[in-house]
Amino acid sequence: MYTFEIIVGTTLGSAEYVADHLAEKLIDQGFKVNIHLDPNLASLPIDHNHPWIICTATHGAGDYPDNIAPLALQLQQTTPNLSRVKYAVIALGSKSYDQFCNAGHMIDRQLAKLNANKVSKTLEICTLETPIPEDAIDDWYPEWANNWL
Ligand SMILES: Cc1cc2nc3c(=O)[nH]c(=O)nc-3n(C[C@H](O)[C@H](O)[C@H](O)COP(=O)(O)O)c2cc1C
Repeated sequence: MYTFEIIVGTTLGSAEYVADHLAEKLIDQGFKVNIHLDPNLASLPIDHNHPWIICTATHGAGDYPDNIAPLALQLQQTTPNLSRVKYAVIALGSKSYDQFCNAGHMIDRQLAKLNANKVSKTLEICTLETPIPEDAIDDWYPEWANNWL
């Protein structure tokens, strides 16, 4: 049975609400969940049974939120072998910006480069189109869970 490691990148809180909403659904299905609001490589298991779900907003001009930037830097500097890690990406952003959901796409590329295994297509949530981003999780979760869990 999986224990999910949900890694949150947020400045204003929306990505945390999305992570909490997803965690409730996973827990309802009997999984364990750890939510990382201050994500750090040392506290993230590198293990088949601990899939990582990166749930991150984009800030600045296509940048990482401050709380997840240190993890991205650690990954870049220490280049761990993540071949035992399964992961999914949930990217929040707004299509009013040029670099839509760029932080989610950057971490996705970084994890793939470190041999982590992506289990599903990135879910992009545009907060202009979906003002309550948790609603996007309600739409996405059943098929995602059905295909993968
Ligand atoms: C100052 C600022 C810069 C932003 N820059 C981007 C961006 O470059 N690309 C993007 O897709 N969204 C951008 N956004 C939109 C946020 O990613 C979006 O509102 C997200 O839901 C915020 O999530 P959070 O509440 O978890 O921080 C920006 C928002 C703000 C306030």
